[in-house]
Amino acid sequence: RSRVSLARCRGMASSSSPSAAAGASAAARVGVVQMTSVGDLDANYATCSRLAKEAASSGVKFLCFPEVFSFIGSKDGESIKIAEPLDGPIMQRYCSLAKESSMWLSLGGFQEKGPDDSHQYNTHVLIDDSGEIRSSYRKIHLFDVDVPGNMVYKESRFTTAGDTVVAVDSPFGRLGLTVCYDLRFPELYQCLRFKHQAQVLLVPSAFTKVTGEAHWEILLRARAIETQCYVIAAAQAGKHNEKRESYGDSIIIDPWGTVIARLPDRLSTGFAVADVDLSKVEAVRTKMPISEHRKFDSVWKTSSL
Ligand SMILES: O=C(O)CNC(=O)[C@H](CS)NC(=O)CCC(=O)C(=O)O
Repeated sequence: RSRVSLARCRGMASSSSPSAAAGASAAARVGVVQMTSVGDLDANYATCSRLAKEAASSGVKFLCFPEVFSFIGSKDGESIKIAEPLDGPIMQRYCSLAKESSMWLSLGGFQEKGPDDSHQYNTHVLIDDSGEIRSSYRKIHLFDVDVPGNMVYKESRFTTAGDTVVAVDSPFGRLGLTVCYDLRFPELYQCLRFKHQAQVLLVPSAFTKVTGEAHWEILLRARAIETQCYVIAAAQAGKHNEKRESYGDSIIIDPWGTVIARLPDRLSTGFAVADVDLSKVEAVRTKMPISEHRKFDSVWKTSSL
């Protein structure tokens, strides 16, 4: 299902072999979830748990959930009340789920207890297959946006932004952790690729219907192409409550920019799978060595106003 055709690159003037780079592991099966979270921690956990078990039995080793997987409030400030530290009972349950299903989990957009009682962090948590939290990333770019169609979001009202870029090694390559609106800031992804050597970019999201229809796929494919990384983007989909609806289309993209798995917007709950093969990352990068062609730093410094 997910074999990218190297023949596509072969037409280009280059002599080096596209075969696997030294050390790259065999392909690993990954899954991307789509779901419609609601304002009920137990109901969302039940959905996540069911999907994790199904995915595990179809050979998935790494399952990626969307932003606000565990809870989505219907009223302002509701999520502040359920926010917890990463060692609290909500995350503990998901750690157990990872261990029971022997799978790594990417849990994007957890309401982590913030620096004071009126703020949370929007945190992407990575759990390994023994149930240990390996890494966490606090969303840097907050969604303070007036969406066409009269929806006004002000994420910064209850959320404190993170300030640290996070990449972490895993059996599925070096993962770059991001969340949702971060997707619109390519400099974060450039930093993940060229400074932190990411090979797989994770973008758990709850995009709005309007902005998702207009921008979602093209932004994700652009990030994959310009970083030569796999991109795994789990999406919330459908109506969460009377006021809020998300744009589905959970997607996995290979480092050539080809969509290798996806779930349509109309499908509210499920997962799609693909094989992440790190030798493909190396093959694309060898054929088109953009890391050697970058001139940004010097051009930026010398450019005049
Ligand atoms: O507030 C919550 O419940 C969780 N956070 C979110 O859903 C966030 C902030 S409101 N949503 C986005 O970043 C959408 C971005 C988007 O749609 C775009 O960039 O177009």
